[in-house]
Amino acid sequence: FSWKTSTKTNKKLPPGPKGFPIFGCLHLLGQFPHRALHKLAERYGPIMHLRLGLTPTIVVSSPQAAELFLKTHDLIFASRPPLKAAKHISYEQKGLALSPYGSYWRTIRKICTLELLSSFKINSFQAMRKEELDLLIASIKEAACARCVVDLSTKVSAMSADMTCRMVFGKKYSDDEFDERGFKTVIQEGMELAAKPNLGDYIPQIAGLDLQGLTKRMKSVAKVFDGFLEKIIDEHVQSKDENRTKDFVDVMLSFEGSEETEHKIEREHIKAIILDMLSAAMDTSATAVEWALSELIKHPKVMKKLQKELEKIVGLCRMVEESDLENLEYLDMVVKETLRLHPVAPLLIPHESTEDCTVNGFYIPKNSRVIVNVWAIGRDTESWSDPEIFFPERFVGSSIDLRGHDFQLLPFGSGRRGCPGMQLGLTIVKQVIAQLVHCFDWELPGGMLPTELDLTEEFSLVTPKAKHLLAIPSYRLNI
Ligand code: HEM
Repeated sequence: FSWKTSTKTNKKLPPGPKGFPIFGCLHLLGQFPHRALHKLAERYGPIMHLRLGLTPTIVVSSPQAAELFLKTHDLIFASRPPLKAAKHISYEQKGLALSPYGSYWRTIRKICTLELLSSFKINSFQAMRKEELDLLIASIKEAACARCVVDLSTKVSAMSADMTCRMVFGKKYSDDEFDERGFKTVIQEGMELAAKPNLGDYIPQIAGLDLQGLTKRMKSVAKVFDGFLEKIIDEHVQSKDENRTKDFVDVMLSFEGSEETEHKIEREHIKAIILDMLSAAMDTSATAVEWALSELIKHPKVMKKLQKELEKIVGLCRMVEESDLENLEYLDMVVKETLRLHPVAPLLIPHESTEDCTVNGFYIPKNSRVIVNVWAIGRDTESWSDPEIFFPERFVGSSIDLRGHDFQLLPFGSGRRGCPGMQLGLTIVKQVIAQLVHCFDWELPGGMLPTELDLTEEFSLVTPKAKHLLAIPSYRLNI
């Protein structure tokens, strides 16, 4: 194994805990790997080496180190490991997010960036986003009239699922059209299976035994997805309506069998990419909104200040429009601060090195897994004062933004593998937060004080609040 070779030839690996034979440091990850790795990095440093099973793993935990891996040596670290989830759920790594670096990935990344996630395409769905958000606001308005408690986590997540389905498939699907378990449940099960540490990924020699039963479950979920995607693609192929806005399935189908791309795009590739778009868009935006609202409810002064900004820019006689977003500076700060403290993907998606290299004097063997702990980076004491405090004003007069150029704030990653859906994600997140805060005042149920709101998280591919956010709305507009 490469870690053995490196000790033999005296190449200096980054420091890190030693771990047990075979299992390495898997036992150290615990329930919250981003927190456990943050603690370890405080001891071993911002570039740390540990073995997870038999896999050499590098953990990156400071802005300077992140810049080395995601900018200076980006090309070497732009691949993805061959995870079992990518094999079983993502059609043998044919999706964008989990495919290894190479010409296939470059081909589909270009298609996705230019054809699915361009500003033009995003704008073409603006009216649809408004319809879905209006439906959410109307249902919360009813709850406000009745002074009912609203499960904001569930409502925002359902709205995000509907928006995503309409953008990707062209229509919403009711739960029972998908599987008896329901649409969201099956998608979530897929995400959960992809996020669960799979022993077979770390100790490939025992993968066939499927000791945790994950492969069996992944195959079963993949079968449900496949049946559903086949049905949708067939519906699109048969559809005669030429005038509707082209959804993601239509766009991808226009590439099927085409000789124009470097790689021929077949049905399997289309299904993998569509599934990726669905899972990448659905829970990310909803989780970011859930965290922002939780922090706003926990910090009533910040909430008031944001409402004041909205009153000034939008006024109380109309709802927020997407075109208002560029004028809402404090909202921008609230979103940055939320994603600093609660990055939706705290460890990004794992990267993998494609050749041996030296970073900062440390030897990094080929095929190392690279984990960038953006959760820890958002708490880096050299970059952020009082990092645990939610304080959007820290961004006043600061040029730090979220787009991956400022390595102390990387909720969308950076470099070749950075999130291609950032513009869409930020538009949805900002618009939904703005509308919910502009239209309603929020109060916690059962006389709970804002300081008592529990912000414990649940670790998965995206990391939401462990307990749903429940709150009582009261309507505040004059329309
Ligand atoms: C608030 C919303 C979002 C957040 C916080 C977010 C965050 C991220 C992060 C952290 C990564 C991994 C970067 C890395 O591994 O270095 C990623 C990758 C990705 N995101 Fe997003 N994302 C969001 C919304 C979206 C949306 C709306 C889409 C598309 C519809 C999308 C599509 C993707 C894809 C396809 C990748 C994989 C890119 C690749 O491997 O080449 N994301 N995102």
